[in-house]
Amino acid sequence: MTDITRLTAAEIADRLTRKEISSVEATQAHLDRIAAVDGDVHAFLHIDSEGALAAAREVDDRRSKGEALSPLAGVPIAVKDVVATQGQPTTAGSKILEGWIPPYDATLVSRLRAAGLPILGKTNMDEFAMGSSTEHSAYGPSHNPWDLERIPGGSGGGSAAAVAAYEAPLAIGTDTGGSIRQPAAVTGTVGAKPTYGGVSRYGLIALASSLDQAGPCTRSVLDAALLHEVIGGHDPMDSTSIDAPVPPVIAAARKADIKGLRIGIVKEISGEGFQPGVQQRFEESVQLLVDRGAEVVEVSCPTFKQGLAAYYLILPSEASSNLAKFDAMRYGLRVSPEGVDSPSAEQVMAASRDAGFGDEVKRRIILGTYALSSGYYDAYYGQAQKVRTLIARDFAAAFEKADVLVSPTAPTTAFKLGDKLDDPMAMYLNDVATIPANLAGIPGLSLPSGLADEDALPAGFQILAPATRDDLMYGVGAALEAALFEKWGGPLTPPELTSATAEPTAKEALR
Ligand SMILES: NC(=O)C[C@H](N)C(=O)O
Repeated sequence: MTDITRLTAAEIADRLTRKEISSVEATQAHLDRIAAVDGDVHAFLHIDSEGALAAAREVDDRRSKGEALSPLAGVPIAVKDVVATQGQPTTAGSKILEGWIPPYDATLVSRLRAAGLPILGKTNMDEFAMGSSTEHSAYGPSHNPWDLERIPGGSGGGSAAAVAAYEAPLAIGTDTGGSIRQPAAVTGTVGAKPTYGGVSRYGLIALASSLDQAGPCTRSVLDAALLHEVIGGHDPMDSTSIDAPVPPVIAAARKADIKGLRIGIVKEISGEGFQPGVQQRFEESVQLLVDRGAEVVEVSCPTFKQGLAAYYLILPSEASSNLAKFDAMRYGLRVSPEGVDSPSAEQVMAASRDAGFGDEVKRRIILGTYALSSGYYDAYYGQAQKVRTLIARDFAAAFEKADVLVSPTAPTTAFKLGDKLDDPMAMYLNDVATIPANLAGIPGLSLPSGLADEDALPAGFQILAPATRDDLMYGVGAALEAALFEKWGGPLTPPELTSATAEPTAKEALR
């Protein structure tokens, strides 16, 4: 008997359509896997066995009645805990939202439910999506299935780890500066950030509204395209949502045609500063694309060098404003200041925010309020916005010379838990190659390029495409994946998680 958890979402969907397995079986198999390994991986913050199985029963029922179903109907999925799920806890990895049960679903969650994807639970993340390792989660870090002593990336490390550990065939992530792509890179999985506005942000707990974008975390490029199609498309509830059909991502992934396509290597985000093994796998992957008929050009985007600095002014500015709503008055944690008899509202707010936010969140709120304060606004925030425009111009010029741009996704493979925790700059540098796409609003995809020689850990390959041409990145990604699978004789597989020592720490969701 095949182990259902080892199949891709497309393979599970196929077997469901042919009625070889039921959604209840597929869902139960993944719940069993979570029970067996999540004590070690800690990918989940909440598990909803009952809700997932109920959704699975419903879709099996509809299938048995011969109803027309969505292509992924019955395939279970995990959702990052920054996305609102009605009746299920949603904490964004923060203590300040502990116990909050949203009264509504995010649009993308409604779409998952309508398409019949059972939701297994909510995945761990850095608090409010600030970080590159999940170590800033208020509920403890997730662990990389390739080596449990290493980080699974962040902020969506839980989603990536769940997919890499076969706890879920699909997961939802969000990417503000790399939080889908960098975790994908370090866990040997696939992650796609759609064009800004391609997937509705309604119901995402906002980090930086002009940068946030939700997208798929999977183990194959085709699976990512299939999920993209389910969650993408216009939503009147999000004023920045693109009012146009979803680009033909599935067709592009199936065709995987790159003959004559111009692939641009961005000088500023490869080579120097990248781990040699990561760089080497990147270069070999480019060669594979050339062997399959693509052309390579080198492009230069000089302002990318200022990308990280601009991001760390724009993001904190927006975050400080978005996070102002966590004031202990409407929802979440409320703490009374110690030793004050009848505290004012302001004193309660201050005490609650002090107790409810972690250090990284506080750091960014302080940075953001400073950058926006009168007298400094033009010098910092205004200047960063100008850099953002220049980055968009660099991209526009590069896309004149190349159809897609490529780079390693992250500078290194997974580092050890604790290694960068006390050094914010070192943590921020993980996103040096992914941030420019968020600043310009263009789509990006990461897929595994192999294991680095130094440590035998996964390295990521990033593909960037012009806005609304998400199909191009899926086409190139699928072509490279096919070439790599041919070379390796199949996908990369992490070592077996045999110990299963700990019970899952995630609580069954309160119902
Ligand atoms: N949400 C993201 O994309 C996070 C990015 N790693 C940051 O710390 O801002």
